[in-house]
Amino acid sequence: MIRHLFQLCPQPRLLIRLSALHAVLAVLQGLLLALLIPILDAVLRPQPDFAAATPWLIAGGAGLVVYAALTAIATPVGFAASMDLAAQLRHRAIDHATTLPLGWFTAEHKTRLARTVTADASNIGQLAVTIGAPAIISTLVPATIVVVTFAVDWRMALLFLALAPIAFLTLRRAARIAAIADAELDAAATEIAGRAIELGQAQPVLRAAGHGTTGSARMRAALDEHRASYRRGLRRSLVPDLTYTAVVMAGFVAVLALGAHLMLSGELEVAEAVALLVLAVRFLEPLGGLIELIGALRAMDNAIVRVRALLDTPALPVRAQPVHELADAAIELSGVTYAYGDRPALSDVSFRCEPGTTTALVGPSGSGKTTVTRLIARFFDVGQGSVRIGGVDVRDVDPAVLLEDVAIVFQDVYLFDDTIEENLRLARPDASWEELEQAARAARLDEVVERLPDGWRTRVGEAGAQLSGGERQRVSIARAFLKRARIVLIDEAGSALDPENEAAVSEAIANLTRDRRRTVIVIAHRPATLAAADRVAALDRGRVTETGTPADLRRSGGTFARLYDQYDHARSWRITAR
Ligand SMILES: Nc1ncnc2c1ncn2[C@@H]1O[C@H](COP(=O)(O)OP(=O)(O)OP(=O)(O)O)[C@@H](O)[C@H]1O
Repeated sequence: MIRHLFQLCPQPRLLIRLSALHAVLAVLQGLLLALLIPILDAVLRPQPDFAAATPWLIAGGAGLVVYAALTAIATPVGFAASMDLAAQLRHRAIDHATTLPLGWFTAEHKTRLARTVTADASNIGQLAVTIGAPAIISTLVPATIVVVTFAVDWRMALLFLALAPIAFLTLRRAARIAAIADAELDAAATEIAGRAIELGQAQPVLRAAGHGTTGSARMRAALDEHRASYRRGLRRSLVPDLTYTAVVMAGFVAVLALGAHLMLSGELEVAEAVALLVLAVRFLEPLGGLIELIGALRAMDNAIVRVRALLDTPALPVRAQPVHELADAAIELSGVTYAYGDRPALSDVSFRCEPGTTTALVGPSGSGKTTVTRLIARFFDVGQGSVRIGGVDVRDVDPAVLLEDVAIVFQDVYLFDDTIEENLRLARPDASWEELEQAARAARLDEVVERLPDGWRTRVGEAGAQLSGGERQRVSIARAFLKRARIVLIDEAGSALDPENEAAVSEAIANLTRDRRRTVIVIAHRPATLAAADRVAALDRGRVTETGTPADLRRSGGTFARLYDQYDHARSWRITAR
């Protein structure tokens, strides 16, 4: 565990200094106790010899001063080490998370990441200090006392030595059970965190279903499981904990019995017997305390394992000499196959999109449209085949260059709770006002900004809640303009937009392709977008079934024609229903 802790910590300077300080303190404590032997020997005689005791008392006093000084130093070092360790772990976890494939960020992994960065990092930082220090003392003080005891009476020293492995074995069993209990408790706590996020996000659905105030059954089940794991842990650890305490107590009885025997048989002086008794107490007391530390030590060990699991997750592979410039924005998929685990999503998908064109992806739900866009943006890598941009396999492109050249307009656009200006500047922080306004005009965001009470300085609310879905999409398209991304991947809103937003978003998409260097792929749901596309790729169950111009495909009467009629029918139904 100690090795793992040091491996996790790239700069363990403070941790090493702290551990060394506590090791010195532990040995010093043992040596100070050893001074009792000559002092008691000089004082507990029929004729006390204070002169003989004086040098030892002076040495003891000096030792206590050093001990106090080192303890005073250890406190701020411990605090700094705890904060430093937690900060280093957070940075490592976050830095590593930014290198992971975007496909890794599932709801479960996001909750795990949040817990690693918050709970695990601070627990490791705190426990390494609050538990690490007593753990060092609880092992080094008894070890020093064993050495010292050999100087007084070898039989007592051997008894101490014999007790240590028995205590260690029973402690190990208690530790194993504590580790299992902690892992179960942490899994239950992570489940609660996940359910809490879900509960917040799913409030509209829950309320619509009449569960707004009572909360979800899944949350209650998670809370029940957490309580049950806690009880299970307590029940399981009862016997091993009691066994360990019994071993320590039995050790104490054995020490008393041996001390009494040696004294009664005249083999030990009273002073030596008293000194040994004090040493025995200081030998057994920290051992007894270990049982209380072990649960926390195992909790720290489990937290270390979780942080390591995150850090060991393979990053998106980057070539040693990646391509830094893409000749153009032509996109070509050749024989692309992809599966989520063992669930196939795409099989042998091939099509090409030329710069300056818009390609509409159509197909029934689950046909693989989103997966195609994810692979182009390299959220994850293809199983077989290749995705090429400007003739270069995306796996060979510098990820930063890819991020710069690709803009994604999601169906559900996430905006930060900040001004509309800052939300746009995210795409290019150093953009001038003129560029900002130009991007807004092209995305038809300018008319939204004009309507807002504080114009560009209007805050959009949490996740952009103060803007409608269509308005949020316009912000996202404006970001793509501002970023000067040559590839724009759009997941058009599937749900109904009001006519004004629908027309605005369609015009914004059309504006994107005015730049002949830009390639646009849109997962289309509206007949207007389908009709305006230069080309269409129709997907069904992960395969491309048709490609061609919208007019040709409508005439051919295949999947596209059927879907087009469905969308058109749904639209006219919506209009009539209004
Ligand atoms: N993260 C994921 N993990 C596992 N399976 C997934 C994941 N995302 C998509 N799938 C599965 O892959 C297949 C293709 O999904 P994809 O989202 O690409 O389809 P789609 O055509 O975009 O669907 P929709 O129009 O409903 O958004 C589906 O069977 C889907 O269930």
